Amino acid sequence: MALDIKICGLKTPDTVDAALRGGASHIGFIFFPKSPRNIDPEVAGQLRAAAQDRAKAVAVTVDADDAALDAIVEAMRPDMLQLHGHETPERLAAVKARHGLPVMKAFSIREAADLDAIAPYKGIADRLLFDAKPPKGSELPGGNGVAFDWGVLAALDGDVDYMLSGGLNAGNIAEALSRTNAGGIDVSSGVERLPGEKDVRLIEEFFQAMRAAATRMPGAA
Ligand SMILES: O=C(O)c1ccccc1NCC(=O)[C@H](O)[C@H](O)COP(=O)(O)O
Repeated sequence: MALDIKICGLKTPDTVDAALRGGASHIGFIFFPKSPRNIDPEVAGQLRAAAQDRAKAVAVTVDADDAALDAIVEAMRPDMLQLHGHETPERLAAVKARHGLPVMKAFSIREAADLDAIAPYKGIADRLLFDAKPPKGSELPGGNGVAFDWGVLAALDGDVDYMLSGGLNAGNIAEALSRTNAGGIDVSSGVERLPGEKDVRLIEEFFQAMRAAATRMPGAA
């Protein structure tokens, strides 16, 4: 199965283009005012429209209410919603029913016990995303550029499909892929020159590192 690659927190046409050229399967847009990656839904709509169908557009929200989600969906027309707060399984089901879109649920992971949180979402979440817990004092539930101990994922059942995120970059992606069974990976800070400022060269270097890592993976031609 081909690995999904999500470049998250995009804000500009040149960095969306770099993500698409590199081969991103997903492009993510952040709707969280405290984030340096926060974007206006109309602008995200223009960027996603320019990307056409070359990648799935993901709207990332944090405990958003119906009115906020309605406005984002209306303006941006995402292919998927990523819920990155404390949304319950019931809330996920309600969001899916209201918008008719697949939903990815993010989970903060530090230790194997944190994986217990995923069970109630089985059959409801269309995809799981495993991220690091925010460092002390951070106001962001994601996009903190910190990794967690990937070894804890060994406790997962083999059939759990997930996206791996948290502190990934060109320097550690090979190790991340070799130590996990991630079906997808998600990167944000690792392709930024400053918080919230994606860098075309860093995006290109990330994809180069991905390709190099993929050729070293078992089963690669
Ligand atoms: O990126 C943000 O600013 C953000 C803010 C609020 C909720 C979620 C956020 N990001 C979600 C993502 O999917 C990030 O790509 C993920 O957390 C990985 O980020 P990083 O560790 O910076 O690569």
